[in-house]
Amino acid sequence: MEMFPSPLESAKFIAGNSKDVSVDEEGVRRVAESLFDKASAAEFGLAGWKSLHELNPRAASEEAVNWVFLVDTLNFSFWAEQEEQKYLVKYKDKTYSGYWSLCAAVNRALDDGIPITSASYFATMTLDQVRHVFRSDTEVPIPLIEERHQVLNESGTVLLEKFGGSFLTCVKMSEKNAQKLLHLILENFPSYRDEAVFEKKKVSFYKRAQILVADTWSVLEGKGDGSFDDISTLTIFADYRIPQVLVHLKAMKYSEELMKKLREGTIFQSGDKEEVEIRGCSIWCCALICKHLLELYEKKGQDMREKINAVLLDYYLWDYARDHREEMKDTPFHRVRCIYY
Ligand SMILES: Nc1nc2c(c(CN[C@H]3C=C[C@H](O)[C@@H]3O)cn2[C@@H]2O[C@H](COP(=O)(O)O)[C@@H](O)[C@H]2O)c(=O)[nH]1
Repeated sequence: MEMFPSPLESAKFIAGNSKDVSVDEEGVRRVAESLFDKASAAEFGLAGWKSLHELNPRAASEEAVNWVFLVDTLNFSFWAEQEEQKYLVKYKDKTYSGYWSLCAAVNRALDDGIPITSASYFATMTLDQVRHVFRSDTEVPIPLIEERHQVLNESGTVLLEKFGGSFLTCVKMSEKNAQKLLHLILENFPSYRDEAVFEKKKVSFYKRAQILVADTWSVLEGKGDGSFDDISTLTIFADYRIPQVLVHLKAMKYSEELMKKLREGTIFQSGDKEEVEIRGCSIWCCALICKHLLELYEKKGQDMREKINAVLLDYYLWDYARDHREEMKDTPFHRVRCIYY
């Protein structure tokens, strides 16, 4: 078995053998066409990571890179059992939910003088300190607090022992190659090994490892240590929002049986066949959307390979899902409690 299977090859294999989830070629084409004009707009580009999101760091410094590492180490499982009772964090007179509540809690801690992005701090944080930093402004605590404590201590210890306490050291070791950085992350940080077995084959998604590479590229604005020449080899990040938006946009379809389970709020386990099919088909579906988009531009004589890749498509679709919550409420997302996404 391959040490670290490729998420793209895994996705192709899963999509080719999936029973309850299918990629809709016509739907893929329609989504690509609908994105055609947007893809050349400014907010589709790398700059949107900072210009569209006030909680993301403004700087491209070592401190900003370590902010990204901390956040992506904890970038999982924000969904609430009941939509009306969820973890929320107030920061600078705004209330944040989901992924943004994590960022708000981190920025709140930094403002309070807690060095939460320093490996020397989070390597030895106690559970009570983690509870304090990520305290909720509702009755509902952040999900998986014990697991967050464990991955913080583990990742901080590795960062101290192998990379001098700074993720920028790891980035420099990748020599501006995204795949090399991805493999450094997988080799050294166990909590990022987001894998499964499907039809007796080891498959991977590496959602947090790939988004860590992507967010590092973004916070460094694609320059200097972050000028990855192979950023387009990353796939989208198979979380629980991208599948939801792909089904909503009719680029992906669920069987009646699976849709029924999702509507009932079934909680799946990491590695369940349905979960693997949903995540694998999402990655494959977005690879096809990217391919169609590039072909549409090519027909117009435009080479958009610098402007269109799975990372930027992912960011766009994820932000779309965030901005169209109401319209998407009848399309269920799959529920798994895990540290991978
Ligand atoms: N595929 C994908 N999944 C992403 C992100 C992000 C945050 N990235 C943003 C930050 C800067 C960039 O500009 C991005 O806009 C979080 N997640 C995942 O979503 C879920 C949370 O969702 P909700 O409950 O609605 O907040 C959870 O699994 C979390 O891990 C992304 O970008 N892509």
